Amino acid sequence: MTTKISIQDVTKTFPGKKGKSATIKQFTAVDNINLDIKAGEFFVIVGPSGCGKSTLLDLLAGLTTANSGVIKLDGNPLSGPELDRGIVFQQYALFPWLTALGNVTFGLELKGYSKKERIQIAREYISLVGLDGFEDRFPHELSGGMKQRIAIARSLAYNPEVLMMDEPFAALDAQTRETLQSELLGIWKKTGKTIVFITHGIDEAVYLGQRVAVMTSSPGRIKEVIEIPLNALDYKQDIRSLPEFGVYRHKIWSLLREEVDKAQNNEKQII
Ligand SMILES: Nc1ncnc2c1ncn2[C@@H]1O[C@H](COP(=O)(O)OP(=O)(O)OP(=O)(O)O)[C@@H](O)[C@H]1O
Repeated sequence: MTTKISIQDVTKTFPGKKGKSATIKQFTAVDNINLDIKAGEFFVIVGPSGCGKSTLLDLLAGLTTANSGVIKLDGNPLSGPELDRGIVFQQYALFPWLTALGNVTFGLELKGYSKKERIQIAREYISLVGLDGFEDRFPHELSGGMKQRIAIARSLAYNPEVLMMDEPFAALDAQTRETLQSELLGIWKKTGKTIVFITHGIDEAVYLGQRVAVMTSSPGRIKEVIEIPLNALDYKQDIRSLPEFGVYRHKIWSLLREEVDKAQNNEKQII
């Protein structure tokens, strides 16, 4: 498989703040990250709260720039946000005044499609996320899971090279989350997109990822990348009940546990 995204020696710092009693020094959010994500791969990033997962995704999206290092997409250094990278956030970020169809067609204009083409593409992706017949509903008429499906359809409609997802199912109830996880695997298999998915959920990481990168507590570094062969199985199967699922789950849990403990100890020292 060819490399789709190459992250080389990437560090991101934020400027210090002046507090009441002291000046807080420059803060390193992610530190010397090196990762190669393959074309068509489902790549998951997990890490303790505040370790820099979203910062890393913002860097990939071009929403912020690294202080050092380089990120390449198909061999070309990133220069900012572009339609070659779609992003889905935890909050649905749909326009409340537009219908589901309007939300998905919005922006396709930038790609130079005619109105007829925009509607045709939007219908295709609304169907892909299983919402045929809901095209004319407004966001307030859709459930949380449906809104997130529309957000996924909107990102995919641009036909991005990479779909980036920042805890997209975190706000959903457990049942809807599991349904959407399995549907996302189906969509990934159908479209062959490269997906970079951020989560706090260990089960979600094991279920979805072909590889799972575990980050250290702040400053975020890549602690280990684990290959998970489970998502090659039929996604309609009950993968979570397989003994191997428990083995990978435990491995990631153990790696994360150490980092959460470290983060809590650091917090105690600051207090
Ligand atoms: N714009 C910013 N200015 C200053 N510090 C920031 C900024 N953005 C993020 N940070 C800090 O960088 C660190 C990493 O934040 P980030 O949101 O990337 O972590 P995270 O792993 O996604 O956290 P969570 O899992 O809680 O969402 C945090 O300590 C955060 O406070």
